[in-house]
Amino acid sequence: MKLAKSGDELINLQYISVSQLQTLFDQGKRNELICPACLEQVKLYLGIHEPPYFYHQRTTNPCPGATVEAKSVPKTESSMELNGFKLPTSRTITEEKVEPTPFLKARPISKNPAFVETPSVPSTITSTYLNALQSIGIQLDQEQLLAATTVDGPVLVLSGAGSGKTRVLTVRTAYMLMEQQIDPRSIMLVTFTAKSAKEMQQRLLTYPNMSPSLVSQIVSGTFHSIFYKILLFHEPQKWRRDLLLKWDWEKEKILKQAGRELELDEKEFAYDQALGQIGLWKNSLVFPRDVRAEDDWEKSCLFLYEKYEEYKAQNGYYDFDDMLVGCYQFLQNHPDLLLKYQQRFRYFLIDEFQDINKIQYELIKILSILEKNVFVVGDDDQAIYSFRGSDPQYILNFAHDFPGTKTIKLTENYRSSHEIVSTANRIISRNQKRLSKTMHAQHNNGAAPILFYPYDEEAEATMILTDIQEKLAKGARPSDFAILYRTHSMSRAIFERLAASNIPFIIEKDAESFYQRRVIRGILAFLRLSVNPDDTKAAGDVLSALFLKQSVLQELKAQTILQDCDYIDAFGFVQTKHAFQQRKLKKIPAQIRSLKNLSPLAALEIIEKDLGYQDFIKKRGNEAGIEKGSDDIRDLRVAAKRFDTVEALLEHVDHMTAMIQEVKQWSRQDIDAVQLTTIHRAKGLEYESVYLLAAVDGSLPHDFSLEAYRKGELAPLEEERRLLYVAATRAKQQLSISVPQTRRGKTAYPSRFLKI
Ligand SMILES: Nc1ncnc2c1ncn2[C@@H]1O[C@H](COP(=O)(O)OP(=O)(O)OP(=O)(O)O)[C@@H](O)[C@H]1O
Repeated sequence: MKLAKSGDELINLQYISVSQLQTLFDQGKRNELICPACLEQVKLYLGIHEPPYFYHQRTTNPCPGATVEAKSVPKTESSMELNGFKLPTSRTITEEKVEPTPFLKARPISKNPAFVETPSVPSTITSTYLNALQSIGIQLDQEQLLAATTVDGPVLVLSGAGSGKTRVLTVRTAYMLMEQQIDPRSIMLVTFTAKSAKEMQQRLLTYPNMSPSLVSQIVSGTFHSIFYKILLFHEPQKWRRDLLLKWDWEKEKILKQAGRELELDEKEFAYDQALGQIGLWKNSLVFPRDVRAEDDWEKSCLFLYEKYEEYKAQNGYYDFDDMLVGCYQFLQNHPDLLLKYQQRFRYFLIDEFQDINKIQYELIKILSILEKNVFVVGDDDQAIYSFRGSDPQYILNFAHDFPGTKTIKLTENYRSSHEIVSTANRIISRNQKRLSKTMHAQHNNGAAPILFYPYDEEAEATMILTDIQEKLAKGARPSDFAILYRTHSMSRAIFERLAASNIPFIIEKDAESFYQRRVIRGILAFLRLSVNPDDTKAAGDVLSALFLKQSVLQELKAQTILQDCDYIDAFGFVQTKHAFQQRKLKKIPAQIRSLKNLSPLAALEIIEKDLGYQDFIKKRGNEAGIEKGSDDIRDLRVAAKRFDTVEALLEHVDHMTAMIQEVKQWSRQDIDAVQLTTIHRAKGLEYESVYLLAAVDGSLPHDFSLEAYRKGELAPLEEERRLLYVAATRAKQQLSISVPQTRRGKTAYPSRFLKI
């Protein structure tokens, strides 16, 4: 049904602009829409696979109005008869001056080559143990078998997504132990996360005749855990656990202390980004003396790096990065011990090799020098951690650095349907720097990936939620679904939609609430102060945005007592040496006070323009991270659109901030839940159905990579394409890619990666 009434207005979806759908959807949820024929409440359907329509909640006695053809209702008439129903059409909300933007139907990705069935060739296995594995359902194809049984010498396994590298690693380990009787203590098995090391051990224990004592003797874990154990064994005092700087806040505290010497403002300088930069240098074995700082930002980071290292050395502290660098230096300084380890570790098995960084590579190189039995598995198309110092060059150059390397390609994809695999192949084939391989799907049970076109982030979230609800009703489980995004802040709308539903969902443990982001907290502080003029915290939080020092808070407090006024009026009494600032301060009370009576959007505009928040964001200058403050504010405007009052918005913000803590608790439990995650964190995982948010230029590829591309740098853009490839290949059966028509309030353009 295309017709509904909202108050006196007749709404005809035929003429409605796509931008109004979310508002109508919300009105339907608030029971504000009625059927013009039977006057019962109706709601708006806003999903992926069908264009929007109104529907009655009741299922019996269908309303005859549902059959009224929307086309037959003209745009402007005061009243008309249809099928015996009198429809008041006094005014439709479709009377727009400009032509309404129509709803775009979802479409499947077309032109994938037809599926050619090539059943994986059953391998001729001569190993008794592998035969036993096969008999319990753990088959290997020819290439997997070769990878599992080529034990000596350097081996590079280039494995496409979903091609069974985890299976190969575990079977190979079992083969080495059981068939070749290799001493487990001589095997080092390195995984990307502690979780995958554990999973591999558990999987091994399900294999025939595998004893826990044998498995536990393998040296397995992440690079950090393995090399930390070595340090702890030789220098237990120096590497005591209580000396580890575990948390970012601890490290940032040290940086902030050092930053005072440079007069870096605590609230303005991006210390978290500086910490990332220091880690990047360290993992690339670039010490302070090696840094050639190129701009002010790098100069500040270098200064902090020196001070940070000094502080740790003086106080005996160390951080995670020191574990690897420390172990490398320790082994270099103790050639006798290095030789012992070289003699002990005779076999190296390294997973996710595409994401290895310099220090990790060097450690493996020095330890494997005697026998070079180094088995690495990776997919250069899934290298997505360059911001942590990982470099796909190591996988690209492996055969060169380890002469005699046998290269094995695993290209059969056992995870995803043919349409998904073909789409992913077509996407990644556009990358120039890659070792060529084309995946081939083993099955064809799944539809073509879908592109759908919501108006904005809000409608995107609604459409996904509707789709999940439909599939759950048909028997799917919450854990069948993952919603993937480029950066955390993009998850705001879908988080809010899921939080308001009864669908269980989980989010990564380090996800922060969108409203807790520095820039957002700063702008919301103005709104909070407006609503509660006695809010000391809010008064303190607006100071830096007004270019006032934190010490002004004391003066404000004093003025509230002396003048018997609230914090808002106290701004008018603050004395500064600059006439222009004094004039500005005099205007502040009226401006802040006005905010609470405005719509949230109008209030935000006053804060940005009249109260100078826009200037503040710009002057904050080095927005070294990939997310910019100005983008956060555009995101906030999209969120604020749904609220009529500032108070309602703040109430929502507080609710959502509390909610994220609660959801993080759920995430610790093993529950059947929809997964919200960044693409980075989804690596190695698989789901029946995957939704990818905002496949538009600026988001994926991210703006920073487009900027780099304009300056002639291709690598960041290619890494973004790999992210899309990783996202697409997480899906087993269904892949739904959202291409919103607007993003952050501006027209958005489909991701250039989708032009395949
Ligand atoms: N020879 C095989 N026959 C049948 N199924 C297989 C075979 N090899 C692997 N699989 C299945 O294929 C799926 C993907 O395997 P796995 O997770 O090991 O892939 P992967 O290469 O680690 O993927 P990615 O790199 O994309 O994370 C798993 O469900 C696994 O059980």
